[in-house]
Amino acid sequence: MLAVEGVSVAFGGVRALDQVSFEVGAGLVCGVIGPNGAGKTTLFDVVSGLRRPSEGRVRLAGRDLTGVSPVRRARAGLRRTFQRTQVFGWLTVADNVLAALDWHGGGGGIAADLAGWPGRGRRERERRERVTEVLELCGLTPLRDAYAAALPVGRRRLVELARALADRPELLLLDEPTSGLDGGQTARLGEVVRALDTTVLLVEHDMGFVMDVCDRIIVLDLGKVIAVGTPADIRRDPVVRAAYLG
Ligand SMILES: Nc1ncnc2c1ncn2[C@@H]1O[C@H](COP(=O)(O)OP(=O)(O)OP(=O)(O)O)[C@@H](O)[C@H]1O
Repeated sequence: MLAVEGVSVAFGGVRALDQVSFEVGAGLVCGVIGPNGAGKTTLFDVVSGLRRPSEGRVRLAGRDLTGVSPVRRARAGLRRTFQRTQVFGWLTVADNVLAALDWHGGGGGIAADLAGWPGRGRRERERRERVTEVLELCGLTPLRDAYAAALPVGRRRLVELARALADRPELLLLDEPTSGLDGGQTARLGEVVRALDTTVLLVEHDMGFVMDVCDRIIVLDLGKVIAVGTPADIRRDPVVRAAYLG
């Protein structure tokens, strides 16, 4: 599904990423961890297209995305959430998700509206059904008519997740999804992420969350991959312990 192949990024003399390679299989949740300055954010920026690597390639479902802009990556099925939640506070939860879907447009523009173009009603119904489905998936059904601005940060994070999932992305990138959340909110988010069948790559400092939610973990240190494995593998890896404990 996602393949990162020999990716390097240098900032002056600092090699933020040094020949980083790994793959994430379809439907798996993969966490990227590592000490401060390990290169996690840089890796995320390379995968989402905000930064072009000096060497190496990024492929999604076999397609080479290395030189492709973030917008065109989004069209190829890649979605990213940010540390600061990005939801429309003045819209309801349901309308937030609907707005994420509306990007496809109803087709035909104003002329089609006037002519009542066949198929338009059906597509509108399908969109609303998808909203209901995604809200259910994210545990937001009881809040569908609430204004997003009125929600606590944990719920807003779920609304953002719902927006990112609306179009059935191929790959979802979650940047520090638990930042600002309390224990209960983190646990709820973990349940939702675990239940997804979407391929997920996440960067996260909360080790408990990573161990709980991820199928695979990649450990970076000083721009290099020092370990890849299941949470159990990573927990007992002596190299990882050494990197974290100094
Ligand atoms: N724009 C930049 N210009 C110069 N150096 C940078 C830049 N961005 C990152 N770096 C350096 O690259 C290295 C990797 O940084 P990066 O932010 O990717 O690490 P990180 O693992 O995300 O760290 P943290 O956990 O602190 O967010 C660090 O040494 C950092 O100082």
